[in-house]
Amino acid sequence: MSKQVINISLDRESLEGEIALDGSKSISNRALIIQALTEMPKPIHHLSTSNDTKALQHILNSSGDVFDAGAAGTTFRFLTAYLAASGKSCTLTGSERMKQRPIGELVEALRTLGANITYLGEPGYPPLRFEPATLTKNSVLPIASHISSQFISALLLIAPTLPGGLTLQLGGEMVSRSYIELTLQVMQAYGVRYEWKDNEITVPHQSYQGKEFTVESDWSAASYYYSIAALSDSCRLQLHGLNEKSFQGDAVLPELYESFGVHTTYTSAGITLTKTSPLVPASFEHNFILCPDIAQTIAVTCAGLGTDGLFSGLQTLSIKETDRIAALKTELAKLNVSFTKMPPKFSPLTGEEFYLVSGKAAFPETVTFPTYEDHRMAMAFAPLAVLHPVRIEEPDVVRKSYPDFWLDLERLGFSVEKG
Ligand SMILES: O=C(O)C1=C[C@@H](OP(=O)(O)O)[C@@H](O)[C@H](O)C1
Ligand SMILES: C=C(OP(=O)(O)O)C(=O)O
Repeated sequence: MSKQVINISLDRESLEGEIALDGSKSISNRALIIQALTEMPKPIHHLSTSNDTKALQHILNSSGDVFDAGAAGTTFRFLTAYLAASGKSCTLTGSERMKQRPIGELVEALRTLGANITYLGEPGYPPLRFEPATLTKNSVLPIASHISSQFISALLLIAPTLPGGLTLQLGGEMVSRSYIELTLQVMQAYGVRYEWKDNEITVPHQSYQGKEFTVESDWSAASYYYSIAALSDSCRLQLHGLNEKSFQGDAVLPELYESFGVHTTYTSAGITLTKTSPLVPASFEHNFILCPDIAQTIAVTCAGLGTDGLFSGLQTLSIKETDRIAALKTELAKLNVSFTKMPPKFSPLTGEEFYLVSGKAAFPETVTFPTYEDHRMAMAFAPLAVLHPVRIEEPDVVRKSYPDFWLDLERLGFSVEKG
């Protein structure tokens, strides 16, 4: 079957417009699990329309015994804990890529609590089979925190429902801590108490309170507009539904893009991004350990502008929807931009692994970016259309987190055509 491709271009100098962003997929998925664990569930407003959230909603509402989470990591990981605690007999599977994404630490932790889970394929990886069991064996649980924070979030979400509550002892160098904090904030919004001291998080046994809940817009989705703004000479973009006090780790974007000349103001409706004149910083440096999902966006911004980008904290990128390190390296090379792991002696901070984005995008007349079944590859490379027309393969991949992405680009004046 031939690949779907779209051509994206822009024929104006200055960009202006308004985007009503979808609800955060991370917050939506937390709220849905909590809603399913609540005795008197109440509505969730501004729920994400992403495939990942729809998959979770569908599985939570279905009565079958084989569930497919597709490519959705949070959906798969959160359901692993939820189903283990549900006492059901069922199978949870996912996409071919999901079968390569680790789940072993979470399964081991749930087994320690008493869960009956078996691997149907390779040990440590999906698919999983669940048999009825009660999770009453332990209430203190060591869990590795250096692979995915989603394991910890999954356990925290079911923690209040366990008879003895749960104390998690986090081991190893923690990744994506902001997402653990996000989980606890959403739990707190549903009336749950917790304590986080040093490396121990304790959640006593208690009930989630049925409450109406409104999901904040998705800061990760906002990143693509920051990149568009940074790549344009001047622009004014309004993004709805984002708050100054956000618990999403990607809400660090205003600070990061200030150095690219993109200024953020907060309004009652959300945020306004303005850029008034061209600016190319010589270099940009950031550790992405708290905000891994915006690393691709900013790598492409740096490439488009010719800013040297020094990126650390990327250790989780290779186990996401694709190996994002390899995909970035291959696709940036088409623009004559290198994305290189630096030798340790280069690292200004001891022991940190750095990648360097180096070079200014040189566009061949036609350039096509494959998307590696990764929504963020499609959305991170699309903003380059501010500089030069680009072709994106398999554009529907954006449905994973942001189904209206191409429509929203058209709303801003981009031409998005099948080609
Ligand atoms: O809990 C969440 O909602 C997420 C946690 C992060 O994953 P890791 O903890 O695996 O880095 C992030 O990359 C993912 O997109 C969403
Ligand atoms: C990594 C991501 O999602 P997940 O792990 O939930 O598949 C993402 O949305 O970038």
